Amino acid sequence: MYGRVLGLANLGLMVLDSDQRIVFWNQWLASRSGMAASRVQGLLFLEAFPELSGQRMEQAVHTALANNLPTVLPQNQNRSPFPLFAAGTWGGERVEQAVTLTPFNEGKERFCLVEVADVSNTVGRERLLRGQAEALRAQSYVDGLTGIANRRHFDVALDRELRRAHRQGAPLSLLLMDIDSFKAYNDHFGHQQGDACLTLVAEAFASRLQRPADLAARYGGEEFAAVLPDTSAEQAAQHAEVIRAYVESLKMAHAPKAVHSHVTLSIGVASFDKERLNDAKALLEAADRALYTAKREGRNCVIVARD
Ligand SMILES: Nc1nc2c(ncn2[C@@H]2O[C@H](COP(=O)(O)OP(=O)(O)OP(=O)(O)O)[C@@H](O)[C@H]2O)c(=O)[nH]1
Repeated sequence: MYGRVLGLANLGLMVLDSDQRIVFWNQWLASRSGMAASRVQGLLFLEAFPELSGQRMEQAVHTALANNLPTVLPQNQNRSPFPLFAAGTWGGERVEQAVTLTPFNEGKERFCLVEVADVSNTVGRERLLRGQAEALRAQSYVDGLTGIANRRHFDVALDRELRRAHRQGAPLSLLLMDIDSFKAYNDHFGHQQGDACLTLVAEAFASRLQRPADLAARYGGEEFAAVLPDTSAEQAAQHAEVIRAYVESLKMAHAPKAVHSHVTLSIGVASFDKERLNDAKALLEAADRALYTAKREGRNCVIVARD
């Protein structure tokens, strides 16, 4: 009866004796390896599986038998250690395997039970889910850390508003802002608190933009950006000043090595003009140059790009 049950088990079962000879091999293993029990019984483990010589599996078998230590082999190191294939095929891809080794004593002799489970379905599902999650993230318009719009969303909004500005001749401005001395912040408080600081600044700056068409985005790293439709350079400079002053007023402690004792922003402003700053690249470059000037002039200030 036990023999029948072991033959019906939906799991590979192999028993090795203390010399590492195969003394039991169930039907599940036979049908997935193409090797009947009569062919492998009596063989040394490494005679049956020479490719496992020097591998983690060989070491685990040795440890189980010599030290009586059970082992669960981590899936990430060797997903398919045994040449096992979908039942009856004996070709194509090996099945993904989870392997457990359990030593046991029978009389004076030590044995090791090797259990092999086919986890191909679980691994396949995991891969599918991971792929779907990655695809969703790539399609997403939200920055994972701060919760405001991401760069992709910003690019789409800027492109849409630029086309509108061309069509209607409406003003359009762009803000690029960067947290001052943020490297010093990370170095002093650690990356995790750096992330928390980025989130606070993002919330603070997004909360100052009130029109539904305004878009606050994380442009990358510690840089933020905003698209302000129907907004002239003068109005944009005022908005930028409100944002700058608001972040300063939060009085978030900065690192001792930072230029200012509290967390501050430098902001570059650029505005659409039909002749010169009439595409995304030119506008972004102008805002970036203005931001660079703001950094050079001592940080915690707003600079508007001029001709
Ligand atoms: N915590 C955290 N830090 C980031 C992230 N992205 C970028 N940074 C850090 O932001 C810092 C930016 O440093 P720099 O570009 O050298 O400039 P800075 O120290 O801010 O100096 P200035 O811009 O000249 O005032 C780097 O240390 C980056 O590692 C992020 O997502 N989280």
